[in-house]
Amino acid sequence: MTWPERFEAELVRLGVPEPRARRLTEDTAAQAAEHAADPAGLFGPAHLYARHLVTELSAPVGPEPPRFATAGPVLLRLAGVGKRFRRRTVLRDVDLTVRAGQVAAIVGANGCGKSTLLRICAGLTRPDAGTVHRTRRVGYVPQDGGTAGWLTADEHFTLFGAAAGVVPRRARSTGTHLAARLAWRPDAGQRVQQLSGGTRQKLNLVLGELHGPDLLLLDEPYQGFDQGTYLDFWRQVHAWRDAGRAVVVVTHLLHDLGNVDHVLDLGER
Ligand SMILES: Nc1ncnc2c1ncn2[C@@H]1O[C@H](COP(=O)(O)OP(=O)(O)OP(=O)(O)O)[C@@H](O)[C@H]1O
Repeated sequence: MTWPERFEAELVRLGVPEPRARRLTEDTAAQAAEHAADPAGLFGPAHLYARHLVTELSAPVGPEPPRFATAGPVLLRLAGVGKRFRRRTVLRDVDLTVRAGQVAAIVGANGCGKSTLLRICAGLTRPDAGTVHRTRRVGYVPQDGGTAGWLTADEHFTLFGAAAGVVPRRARSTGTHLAARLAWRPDAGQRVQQLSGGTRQKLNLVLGELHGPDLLLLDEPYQGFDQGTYLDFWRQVHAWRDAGRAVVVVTHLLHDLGNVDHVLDLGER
């Protein structure tokens, strides 16, 4: 059996539907060809890489991936959170609990403190009151991104992967697969400053997920997305949820709210 045949057979054995397993195998072969490497050298043993992909990409393990019937463990809990900037109180007595397998939206008027609250969730801003408990593996996607214009997407995968202890080849292959889920195929020679705003936003999303976090914190993550990518984005959020992850999305789009389990409305400014 060749490496691609073993890889595809293992994906199918793990429950990935055959057409999807075939597409993943073709994608993987194309990546190996792009790197002028044989797949075994680039990805390691076929069965292990197939298992890694199924886990990392939350690939469906059956035709109907199960929704978490009952809520899983708490991955984020805020109690009585408050925040002031100088004399101005931005957040007062905010409670939020998000469990594995749930999606929460944070909504409210411009300037009411949505991004501040998400930064508190991520541990980047310290609250003045209340408590925050979060799982250790957190992926945070800021509104304005955290990318460097002079680096390529692949270099970002390597850099962010290294920060999370992922070896470069694995980081690049995971990044490429996650990008494909948003219908994006990164161009090896293209710097981030040459990408469109929507594509840069796809990169931000991929970087937030690269290390396989349990909790994803997304600050208006779809800016610049066209309609198709916007739908791909929500499909991806639901795949994370169905794989038992928790997602918190800051949004101002009311029609997003049909896609979520909880809405935290911070109200007027
Ligand atoms: N580091 C900071 N220092 C001082 N004020 C700040 C700081 N960060 C945010 N603010 C203020 O806190 C308020 C809330 O800001 P935040 O960005 O959290 O609001 P938001 O609800 O996300 O807004 P938008 O919908 O416009 O994105 C704003 O008035 C903002 O100017």
